[in-house]
Amino acid sequence: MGKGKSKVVCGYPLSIFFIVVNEFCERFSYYGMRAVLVLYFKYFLRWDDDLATSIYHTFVALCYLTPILGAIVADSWLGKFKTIIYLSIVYAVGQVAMAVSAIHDITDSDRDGTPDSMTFHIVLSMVGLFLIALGTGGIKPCVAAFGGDQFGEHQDRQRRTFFSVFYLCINGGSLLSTIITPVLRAQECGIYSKQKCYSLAFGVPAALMVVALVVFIIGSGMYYKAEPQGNIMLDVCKCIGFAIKNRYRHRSKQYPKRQHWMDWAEEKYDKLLIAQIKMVLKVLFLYIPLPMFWTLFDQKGSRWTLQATTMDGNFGALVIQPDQMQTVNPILILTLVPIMDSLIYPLIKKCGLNFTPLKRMTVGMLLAAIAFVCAALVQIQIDVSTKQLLHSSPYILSGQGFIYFKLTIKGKANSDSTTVHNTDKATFTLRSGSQSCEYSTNFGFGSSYTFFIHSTLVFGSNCQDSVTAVEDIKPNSVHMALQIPQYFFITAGEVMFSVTGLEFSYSQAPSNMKAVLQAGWLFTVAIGNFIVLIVAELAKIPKQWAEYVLFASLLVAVCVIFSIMAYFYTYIDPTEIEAQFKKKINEDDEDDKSKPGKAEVEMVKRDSIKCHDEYDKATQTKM
Ligand SMILES: CC(C)[C@H](NC(=O)[C@H](C)N)C(=O)O
Repeated sequence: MGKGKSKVVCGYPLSIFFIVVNEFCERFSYYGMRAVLVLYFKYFLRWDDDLATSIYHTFVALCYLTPILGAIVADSWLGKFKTIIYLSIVYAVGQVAMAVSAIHDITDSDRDGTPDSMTFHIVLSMVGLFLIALGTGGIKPCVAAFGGDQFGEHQDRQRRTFFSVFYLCINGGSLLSTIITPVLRAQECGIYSKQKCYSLAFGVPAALMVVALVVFIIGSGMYYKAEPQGNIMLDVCKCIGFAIKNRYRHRSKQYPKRQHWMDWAEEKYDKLLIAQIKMVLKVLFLYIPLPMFWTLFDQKGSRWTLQATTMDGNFGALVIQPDQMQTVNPILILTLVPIMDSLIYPLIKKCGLNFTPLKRMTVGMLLAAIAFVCAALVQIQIDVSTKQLLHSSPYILSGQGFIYFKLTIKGKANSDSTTVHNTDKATFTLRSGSQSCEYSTNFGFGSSYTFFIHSTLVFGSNCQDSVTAVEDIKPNSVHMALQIPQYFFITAGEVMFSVTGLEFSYSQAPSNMKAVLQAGWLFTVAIGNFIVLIVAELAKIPKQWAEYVLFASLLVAVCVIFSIMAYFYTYIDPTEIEAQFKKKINEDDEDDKSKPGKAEVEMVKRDSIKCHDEYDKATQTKM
């Protein structure tokens, strides 16, 4: 049985249907907006690449810092349900602000197609992004934990499946939106003049966020809504502070040692709270090496995409743009999660191996390191095949009776007058006054040519013989399909690391700090992103393949440390520990009433021993 008033369908509370649909729509909204954000900065707000990239990464990092705020509000004040509702409204307003900020007609009073007051658009979009970061980050730890709350104590298996389905929804939303919003952006729209339709590309994610909110509200009557339990974060901080102070005051040898430094808070704080803090600290300690995984993982959107720009994206009927390669990740997630859950994990179990969550996460890290080794191998191949500059055509041929123009064949989505975006035959028209002729040729992906037009050119219907094409940069010969192995390994790593970590964070958290631990988990993503920024700035390694190898080695080193930490970790059942503590405290209360006047110091000692026993009994399984 689930915990809410919800009907149970196939062993699952019906209420979780609304939660996973909400997550799907919300992730569609988030990833859809994010997919076109850099292009919006660059082409609409007219920012340069560096500014666009910095603001983009700052926004992403902020999205993973705000979960802490959302978790505090949920766990200590509003509860998860209300926090999700209120912050979703903030989120939807932010998305609408983004869509409005992208309507060029609003400030285009001279109707020339460009906004007249860029300040208006910049301010509105920055306000929009701030609200989105607050909303998406704020609700993120609450939605996952709220979903977990819907399951009863004996529904561990169903809860695990829920977290897998939840992850599928994240990736389903991400996949669809990253395909759809770039298409919407490429449309032309406007009232007075037609421009690239960023407002539509932001408008659809805004609509999806409204749908997410409505779906969540519809499920309202069915949810189990755990009550917030006071300002838990403040209590936690005060309790830790008191334990440290008390330990310091009693540092002399005449005072007997206590089992755990947090036990020094026993004189003042509830033993249940102390036990809960111990549980959280144990998990948070384990999180310390985790950001390194995200450092590698999040380079899909930066380094790997840049790598793809130097590769051949011609898949026959389909020409793939470098940024579109990122959709391989959610596609693989949608395939791998069910395979892992229904085939690989049960098979490992059948072989008698205890593939615990922390072991899975360790393997996930190793897979990510392998992905970077693959990326390095691909990079070496690119470097070998590269594009030596054959010659500098203008230098060699200048002054010999030619005029020339340069043409670069790019794999990027931007456009200038001499850039061709595919590898098809292109036809140019050469004009002089009313006379013209046509020249056609085939191009390779990523190549660069200089065309020399003979000064003896005679205009006619065809000027094929009067133009000489010289290949300055060879076409990309390493195919983008070679990136698939690295995407495969990083995604398999993600399934083992991230899906497992999400569930682990929930299952090991005390009941009143579930959202706080989810936020702690997401905080590792934010730190991972900051490491990317720092390393990109500091370690200016000239060879890209060497940088990939460096990251892979760092992750392997971190992985070894993590596996040692994980070996000493003992799994707990927070519900059981809490129940035992509550029972013991009740018994002691009864005891106190019947034996008044007992020395307080003795009681503290006795309680402490009992509570340690309970805690030890409940924490037995190792890595
Ligand atoms: C940040 C998380 C790992 C997660 N992202 C993904 O699942 C990507 C799309 N594969 C998310 O919660 O957005």
